[in-house]
Amino acid sequence: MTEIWDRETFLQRLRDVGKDRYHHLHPFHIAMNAGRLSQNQIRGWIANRFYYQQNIPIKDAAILSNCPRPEVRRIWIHRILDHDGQAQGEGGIEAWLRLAEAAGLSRDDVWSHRYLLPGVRFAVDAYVNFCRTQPWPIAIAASLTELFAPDLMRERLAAFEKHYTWIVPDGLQYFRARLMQARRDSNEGLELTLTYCNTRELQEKAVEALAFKCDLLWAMLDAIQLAYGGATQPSKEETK
Ligand SMILES: O=C(O)c1cc(C(=O)O)c2c(n1)C(=O)C(=O)c1cc(C(=O)O)[nH]c1-2
Repeated sequence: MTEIWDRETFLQRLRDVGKDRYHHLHPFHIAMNAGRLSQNQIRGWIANRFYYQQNIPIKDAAILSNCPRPEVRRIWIHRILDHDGQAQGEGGIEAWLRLAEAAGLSRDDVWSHRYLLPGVRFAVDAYVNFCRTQPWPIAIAASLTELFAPDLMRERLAAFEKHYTWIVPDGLQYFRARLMQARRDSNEGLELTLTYCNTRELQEKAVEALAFKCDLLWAMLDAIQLAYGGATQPSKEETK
């Protein structure tokens, strides 16, 4: 039988996945953070990413529905209300809608999926489907891209404040709130993964789940870039 990885080795295997596979390296994000995207390209990204935001609580509900352990569900359940809010006008989905409005889109532009690209739809649906059908510790491991998210979000927030000043600053609240939430969520997700992926087979599946998740985030940006462009050559300044 193949030996189980110790905690440190398992953690390192998970972290290694993000190094060259997380979407912080995607040319569309690099162009975004360098301030090279047009208003139309930023709007296309916001409208498409809404579909991801919309489906996050649905996949979290799928994880809960597959998990027989109250002590795990108790930890996981806040994620649904983080996105849906405790009341009308609160939560992450609402904050994303405000970002859309701050960037000149209407709520209906976003809710109607008018700009939703087939590739983005398929990638997001694949994530929900994965979380519905995989064992819950593996679906939890797929959320660990959030380990890598805070650095990217911090960079994105600074880039938006500096380069995309046409976006009303209040609209950036989603990213501010998410910085804290992503850190807490990834700590919780990591602890659950390290605890419940407790055979070598489950550990390897967890690493594969994280790679799958990186690929689907990457595929979303491929689709967005194909439709909107945005992979212009980096300036001399950036390649220095
Ligand atoms: O903007 C980003 O780059 C980014 C990345 C990720 C991620 O890495 O999965 C999430 C988010 N944002 C995010 O806002 C979010 O709510 C979220 C939930 C999850 C998840 O898998 O449960 N990932 C992410």
